[in-house]
Amino acid sequence: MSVQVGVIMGSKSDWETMEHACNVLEELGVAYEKKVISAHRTPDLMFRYAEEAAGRGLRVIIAGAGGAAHLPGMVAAKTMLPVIGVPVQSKALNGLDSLLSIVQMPGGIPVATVAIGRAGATNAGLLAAQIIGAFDPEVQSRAQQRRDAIQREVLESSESL
Ligand SMILES: Nc1c(C(=O)O)ncn1[C@@H]1O[C@H](COP(=O)(O)O)[C@@H](O)[C@H]1O
Repeated sequence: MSVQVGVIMGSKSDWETMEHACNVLEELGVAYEKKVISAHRTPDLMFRYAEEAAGRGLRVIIAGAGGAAHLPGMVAAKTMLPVIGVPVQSKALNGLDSLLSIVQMPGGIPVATVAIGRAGATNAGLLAAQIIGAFDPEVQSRAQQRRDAIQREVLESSESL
């Protein structure tokens, strides 16, 4: 199966957040790759990655970064693929800096921003799978089953009160 989703992060230290996006993609059978790429520290690599992503067959990019989190926006500026931004929880400002850096894109260059931290990374994986699933009934059906399971859990938790 060819790689459909690129999961990139500004530093290896983001992995404990970004692994949650990868876990969901794995669970839903969506082929992905994972890489450390930084707009600040490896700008040429970041440009090359963004420019070549569509040509390599990727359909969606998930980009996570913390602090001055410019990676998602800069990648979005260099590709027509949908980019999902994950604000990693920073130590100094609890991820508010990451969130605002990612969410406040200028008009014309969208980044689909999810919540700060692990829950956001999980949702980024789900959103990427749902985008793929819009064109792939098998992925869509697996995403639907996952959602059905969540609904069952809520109903059971209510009954067990
Ligand atoms: N925000 C960015 C970018 C970028 O946006 O290009 N590159 C690295 N970083 C972030 O710096 C934080 C600290 O990184 P280190 O732990 O390596 O010092 C990480 O959360 C990373 O995403």
